[in-house]
Amino acid sequence: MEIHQTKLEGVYLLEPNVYADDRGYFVETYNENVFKKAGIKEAFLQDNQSLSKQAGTLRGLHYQLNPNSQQKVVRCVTGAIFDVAVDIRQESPTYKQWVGVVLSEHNQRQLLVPKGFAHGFCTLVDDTIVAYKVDQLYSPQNDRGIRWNDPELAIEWPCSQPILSKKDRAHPLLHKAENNF
Ligand SMILES: Cc1cn([C@H]2C[C@H](O)[C@@H](COP(=O)(O)OP(=O)(O)O[C@H]3O[C@@H](C)C(=O)[C@@H](O)[C@H]3O)O2)c(=O)[nH]c1=O
Repeated sequence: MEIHQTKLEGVYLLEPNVYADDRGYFVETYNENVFKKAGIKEAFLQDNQSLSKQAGTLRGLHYQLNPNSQQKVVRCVTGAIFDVAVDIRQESPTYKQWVGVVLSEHNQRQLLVPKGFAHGFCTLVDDTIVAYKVDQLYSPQNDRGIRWNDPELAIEWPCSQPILSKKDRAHPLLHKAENNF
């Protein structure tokens, strides 16, 4: 697995070795030693998976407050997503900047989203399954969101009228969001 720094410090693009043969493929999706060598030392406590039936489904932008702030490693099992990490730490030199990458069943790439970043994705094909590891447990009382199309962030989503949950339609803009993480 190769681990590349993106333009935002702490956000990594992971490129696993994919061993393809006549049967299909084999890939290590997580290896503790490789992560530790890259400086990612936190233990992952929870694995999540979601299915989005329609292309153009957008989930985000999500984060959790302390003490449940989460680092996430996101990958696409089936289908494809445009995956986004946004720096929402007010004291950061890259505050409000975002990184967007395509993660797909074909490229097997993963995105590491550190604490202090909001995360979201838009599905690019029908029946997309996303799986991700998190290093803190889900905490409904600390679960927060930011509006996906906040003009201050100007994220270039590949979908203009996405399918959203009721919750995701109601998130505040960044300047009104809580930022204890
Ligand atoms: C995130 C989460 C949700 N749930 C429950 C709460 C709710 O009833 C149901 C659906 O939750 P949501 O609508 O928040 O699911 P979803 O919109 O898929 O939320 C996810 O979006 C992506 C972008 C992330 O980054 C994730 O961390 C997570 O926030 O699942 C858990 O039980 N555990 C969890 O860890």
